[in-house]
Amino acid sequence: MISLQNISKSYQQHQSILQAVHSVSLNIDKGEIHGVIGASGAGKSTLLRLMNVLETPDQGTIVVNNQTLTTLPNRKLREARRSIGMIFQHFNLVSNKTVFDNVAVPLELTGYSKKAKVDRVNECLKFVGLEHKAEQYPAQLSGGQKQRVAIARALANRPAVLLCDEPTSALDPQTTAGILDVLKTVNQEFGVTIVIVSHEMDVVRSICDKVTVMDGGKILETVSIETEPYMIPDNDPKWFLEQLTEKERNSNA
Ligand SMILES: Nc1ncnc2c1ncn2[C@@H]1O[C@H](COP(=O)(O)OP(=O)(O)OP(=O)(O)O)[C@@H](O)[C@H]1O
Repeated sequence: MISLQNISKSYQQHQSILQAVHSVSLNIDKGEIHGVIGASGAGKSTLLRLMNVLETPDQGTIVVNNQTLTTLPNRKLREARRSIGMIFQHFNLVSNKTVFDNVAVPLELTGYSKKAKVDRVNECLKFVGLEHKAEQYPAQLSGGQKQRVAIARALANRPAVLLCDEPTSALDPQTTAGILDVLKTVNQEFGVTIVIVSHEMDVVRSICDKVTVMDGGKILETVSIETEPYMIPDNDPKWFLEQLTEKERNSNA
């Protein structure tokens, strides 16, 4: 479903070049919930933003949902991105639009009739349990409700993939659990492939099938959570990195 082949991304920082992602290859299967963890600055968010080419790679090939995004012309890339939803730590809702209008944003410039648009927005709001908030504004909602609206907006175009950048980092544990339930349902009910960048081990443990560990712009390892649940015993991503010997790091990098 998602295939990254030999992807690199660097940024100009002051006088030097910073290699944020370095020769990364990664395959994520259809229907998987895939976590990405690692220390701050490891390149997790950059990797996620490369998956929908919000960041253009310096080199390499990105294939999502059978489309090679790295070779598509701009118009085709915009179309392809409709099948890739994204949610963020700080929700990124439009503050002067109502909840209904926020969810309707991705449906603009698509072939939806007015009635089909209204139906689809209501359906998505119902799915996240917020149809009664349709006429409110983001400032009137709790953090968890804002993230539910962001999920509804991301689902509006029936995406095949949902990219989540620290989706619960701004939320308390109880609200986090509710959001993870919604994401699990999105995965199970609609078969959406989900990639979650998180520094919270509980998130990875409770929802992910596999987890990729990043360090210094490289992938250290990708492990299956099902088969090795004991590998992440506490709430500290550094723990995982410390378990790998220097030799293992080099051979995996
Ligand atoms: N737009 C940018 N311009 C310049 N440097 C950037 C840009 N985006 C990311 N970087 C740099 O690339 C490196 C990787 O950043 P990235 O945000 O991907 O890491 P991260 O693992 O997601 O970290 P965090 O957990 O702190 O969000 C960092 O050193 C960061 O400063």
